[in-house]
Amino acid sequence: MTSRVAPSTARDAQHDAPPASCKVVLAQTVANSLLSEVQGSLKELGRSPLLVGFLANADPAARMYADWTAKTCKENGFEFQLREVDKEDLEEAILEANDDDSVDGIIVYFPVFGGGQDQYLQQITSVHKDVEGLSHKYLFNMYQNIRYLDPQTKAQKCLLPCTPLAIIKILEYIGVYNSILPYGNRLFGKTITIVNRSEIVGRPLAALLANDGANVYSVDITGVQQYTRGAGIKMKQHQVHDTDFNLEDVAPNSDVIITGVPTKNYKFPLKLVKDGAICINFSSEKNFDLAVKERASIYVPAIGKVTIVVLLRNLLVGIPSR
Ligand SMILES: NC(=O)C1=CN([C@@H]2O[C@H](COP(=O)(O)OP(=O)(O)OC[C@H]3O[C@@H](n4cnc5c(N)ncnc54)[C@H](O)[C@@H]3O)[C@@H](O)[C@H]2O)C=CC1
Ligand SMILES: Nc1nc(=O)c2c([nH]1)NC[C@@H]1CN(c3ccc(C(=O)N[C@@H](CCC(=O)O)C(=O)O)cc3)C=[N+]21
Repeated sequence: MTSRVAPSTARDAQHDAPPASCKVVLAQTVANSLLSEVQGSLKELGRSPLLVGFLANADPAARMYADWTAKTCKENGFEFQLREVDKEDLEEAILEANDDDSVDGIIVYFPVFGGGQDQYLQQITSVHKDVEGLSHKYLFNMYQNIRYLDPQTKAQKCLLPCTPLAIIKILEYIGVYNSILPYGNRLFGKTITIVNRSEIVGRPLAALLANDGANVYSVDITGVQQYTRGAGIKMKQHQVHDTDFNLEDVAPNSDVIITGVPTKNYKFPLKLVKDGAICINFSSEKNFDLAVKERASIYVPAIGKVTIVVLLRNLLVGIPSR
């Protein structure tokens, strides 16, 4: 039997080829489809907006992210300035950029001090220059499902937090959002587990997906919460409940599993991945072993490139208010 198979095919089957049916979707593919939209808006604007990034830590993931931001800006007609400052000088530097009319957008790479002090720093960036969508006003409006900064005039759209929005764009791209359902209900029927409940990604993401109709299990080191609009998604916005569930209870029932654990050794237990589930990792660490391809229908190993394009999109969307 084997003698009939061409040598290269036999080798592929043994070593290289993933088990046939898992589709790996790379962030770049999704990023490219969003970039064409961004290019259109940039053309309309008719100038090259300036994004300023503040780096005040030695975190390699932050440095890498800053480098990618620089590269993506350069390739797409945006100006980017990386300002490396001491932690102690960061507050003054942000305030100065807030007042500088030549600066269109500001991003501060975290963590800086960690904890509450970082949340303070996050909030001193002017809401009009916040491109990450993490200003309190934007977060409040997101959790409350308010879409405009001024709901009367509807002149200025609220931004959504970058990384959660990047994940939504990926879910749209791979067809988890069902476009036959009305806007706002397109995740009805989907069960999604998110392993991470940070204030910048996991918690806002759980809220957004539940607002769109999903049944969401939000997992962190303290336990599992459920975010849902209830049976028949009759509620207008999501509610949150603490549960007694463990990861073992919720993951095997999930159509989508999203991981963001910032630990090198952490691997999501593959036996908890439902056959044909969709697996997405946003951590800078590889939270899924490659063998995930033996169970998942779609695997997205990283999302950073999409996040950066969403950042540029947020920069453009925010310009009318400046
Ligand atoms: N691709 C992108 O665009 C972005 C990627 N990241 C990356 O995502 C990762 C997470 O970042 P943050 O949310 O800021 O981190 P964080 O440290 O603020 O939050 C980590 C979360 O994971 C949970 N967690 C940790 N270990 C766990 C375990 N064993 N089981 C269950 N839950 C566990 C924690 O309880 C917490 O909710 C990092 O690797 C970061 O570099 C962050 C922002 C954007
Ligand atoms: N204010 C702020 N916002 C951030 O969003 C932020 C930050 N600070 N500090 C640092 C972390 C880190 N971060 C990552 C970006 C991309 C990947 C990533 O996965 N990038 C590649 C993977 C590269 C590889 O192959 O290893 C990709 O998606 O293609 C990971 C991590 C954003 N961060």
